[in-house]
This record gives sequence, structure tokens and C-alpha cells, in this order.
Amino acid sequence: MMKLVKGGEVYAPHYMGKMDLLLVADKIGDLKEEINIPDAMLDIEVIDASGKYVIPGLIDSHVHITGGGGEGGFKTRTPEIMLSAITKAGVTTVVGCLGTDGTTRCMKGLLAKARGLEEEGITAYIYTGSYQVPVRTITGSAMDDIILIDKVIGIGEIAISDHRSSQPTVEDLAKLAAEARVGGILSGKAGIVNIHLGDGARHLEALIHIIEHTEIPAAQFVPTHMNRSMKVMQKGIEYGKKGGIIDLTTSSDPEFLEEDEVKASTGLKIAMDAGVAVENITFSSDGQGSMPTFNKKKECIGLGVGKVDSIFREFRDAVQVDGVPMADALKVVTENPARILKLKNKGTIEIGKDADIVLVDQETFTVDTVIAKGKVMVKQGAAVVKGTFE
Ligand SMILES: CC(C)C[C@H](NC(=O)C[C@H](N)C(=O)O)C(=O)O
Ligand SMILES: [Zn+2]
Ligand SMILES: [Zn+2]
Repeated sequence: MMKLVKGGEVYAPHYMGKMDLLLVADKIGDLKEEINIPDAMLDIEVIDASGKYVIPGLIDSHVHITGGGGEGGFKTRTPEIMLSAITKAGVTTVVGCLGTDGTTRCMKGLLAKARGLEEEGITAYIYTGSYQVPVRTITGSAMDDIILIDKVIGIGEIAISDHRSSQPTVEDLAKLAAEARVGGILSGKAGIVNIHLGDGARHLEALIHIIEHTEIPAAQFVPTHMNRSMKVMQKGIEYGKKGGIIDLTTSSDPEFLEEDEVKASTGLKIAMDAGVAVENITFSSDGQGSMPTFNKKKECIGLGVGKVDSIFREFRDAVQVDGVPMADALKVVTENPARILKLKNKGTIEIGKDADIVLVDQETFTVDTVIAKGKVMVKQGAAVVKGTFE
């Protein structure tokens, strides 16, 4: 089945102007100013994209797809994600992870959920591990997980500078990054270590030590939650200006920000203005992850749940509120994560890439249509393909 997406304004992320897209099966088959189909070709679906921005499907590189949480006891374990919570946000690729709780959440369940999401129509990968070191794995070795299990693209989210971490030494982290790096090299994957940065005073010191004293490059690490406070944001900007990658968490709800949490869209603007290359910045939602609040005695006094739709909201706000150019804000949720995570067929609108396409209504700047691997999942903002039990 072919689809012709006609008359939209294409941001690939770079602006391409009005273009027609021909989708052939699950790939972008052609991309031209004007594509006309001979009448004889009746079995082609024409999608009218006039008045719409046409952008690549968003990539959310940090989602607790089997749920997370638990910091307030068993009743605070968060629910697993359902398909439409992902697709309605314009997200067509997710990377799943475990968090604080690496006991009642397990790697085999994470892999099964990623496979389930793939069967339901989107693209899903996972990190092996959880907060803790030694790392929870499927095969018993993080390197072997990366090499042998197609969906495993790296290790994460490994917690540092956090009272909930396993207090890994710099040595522990260096060895972990070495496993991820060699596992990635041997399997053609990124072998990224997704690092959960907490509020602790040591901030990014361990990563900086490894980058400065071993052969492991900064590109091996993606520290996330870099907007969790202005102090951490500033540390992230210093790190980013030296070439490190920083990931900002979009679920920190603007209304309920911790005393000095930085809204992701604002963090993007601040970092870019401070001289961090936009190519080194990504957003991720921390969807279904818990958003716990701890008091001075580090007791959990409240808990929210991250939402995948925040990644689209923060992309929109970056453009409409913080004045970030559209193509730059779009890179942060498409091309950058695709490049950093080596998701070869993802992240841009180019012939031969996966047909992951989102139509955004130019009037309301809302998600109108979502196409994942050539299949329409969302139409006029409503999920036309739902998860098995939705
Ligand atoms: C960035 C802040 C606001 C949220 C962040 N969430 C997680 O790391 C995920 C959570 N622990 C889970 O396991 O579900 C945090 O707790 O620090
Ligand atoms: Zn985290
Ligand atoms: Zn998380």
C-alpha cells in the first residue's frame, strides 16, 4: 500500500518548504515539490497535508515502558505504558529502561514490552540495566546483551550523584562504559550509557574523570535529567560546551517544578545561548517514570508520573515560548537522538528512511496525524490504532 502525503511544509528537521512525500510500504519512497499519481494507480491513499507541518516521528530515548517508581512504597509503582500514550505525542520510536526498582521490574519483562510495542506498530529499543551497578541483564553480561539481543542498544539508566544510586565508583562506571562501548562496536550499535544524574554534589565528576583519564570518549555517555535544578543545568552547560551530550527531561511539569527545576524548553534555550551546540542536546520524557519529591531528610513526600506527551509539549514550547528556531528544536527530539543512538533509519525525512512521519496542525501546533513505519496510527489527534487492551 502506498501513501501520498501532499502539500505539507516539510521540516526534515531542516526546512525544505512545501514538499510531497510518497510512502512505499514502511519507507519514504520519494520526496519532491510535486508528486502526481496517474489515475490508473487507484490503490494509493492520498493524505492532504495542506496547513500542516510535516516532521519526522519523534524519538523518546528514555521511557519506563513497563512502569517504574516505587520510591514511596509498593503502592507507588507506576503503571506500564499503553501504545496510544506514545503515538498521540507524535512519538514513533521509544527506548525503554528500568529505574530505581531493578528487582520487581526485570529486563526480560522490559524486552517483552518492547517487542509488544513493536507488534502494535511502533519501533522500540531498550537499555539493559537499571539504576544499580552491578547491572541487571538478560544474559548475565551487559556486553553480551548488547551484542546478542537486537533491541538492546546500550546500558541505562545508571544512577550517579543520587541517594538512590548503588554508589558506583568511578572504576565501576569506567568498566561499565567499556562494556557498552565494545558491545556497541562489535554489534554496530551506539553502546550508549544512559546516566541518571541525581541532585548530589558530585554532579558529573565521575564522567568527566573517565573522559579525561581513560580512552572512553564523551560520546559514550548520555547524562539525563540535566535540567533537574539550575545548579545541575549549569554543570550540564559546562559539560556540553566541552563537547559532552546533555539530555533534558520534559516530564518535569512546568506547574509543579521542584523549587528550581528548569523547564526543558527553557533549558534548551539557555544552553544554546550559552554556546552548547544544539547537536549535543536531546529531550526525553522519562514517561511512566516516577517524579518523586524528597524532603531534606530524603523521605519521599510526593510522587508524580512522567508522561510521554510532555516531549511534544516541550518541543512546541521551545519554538512558541522560548523562541528556539523550529529546525533546532526539532533536531533535539528527532535527528540528534537518532544520530547519538545510531538508529540508522530514523530521525530525518529522507528517501530510504523509515516512514515515521508526523503532521502538525499549523494553527494549533498540535499533533494531527502520526504514521509509524508507513501505517497511520493517529488521525486528527485521535488514535486510530490502539494497544491490544486499550
Ligand atoms: C528527573 C526527576 C524529576 C525524575 C527522576 N525519575 C527517575 O529517575 C525515574 C524513577 N526514579 C523511576 O524509577 O521510575 C528521579 O526520580 O530523579
Ligand atoms: Zn532517572
Ligand atoms: Zn527514568
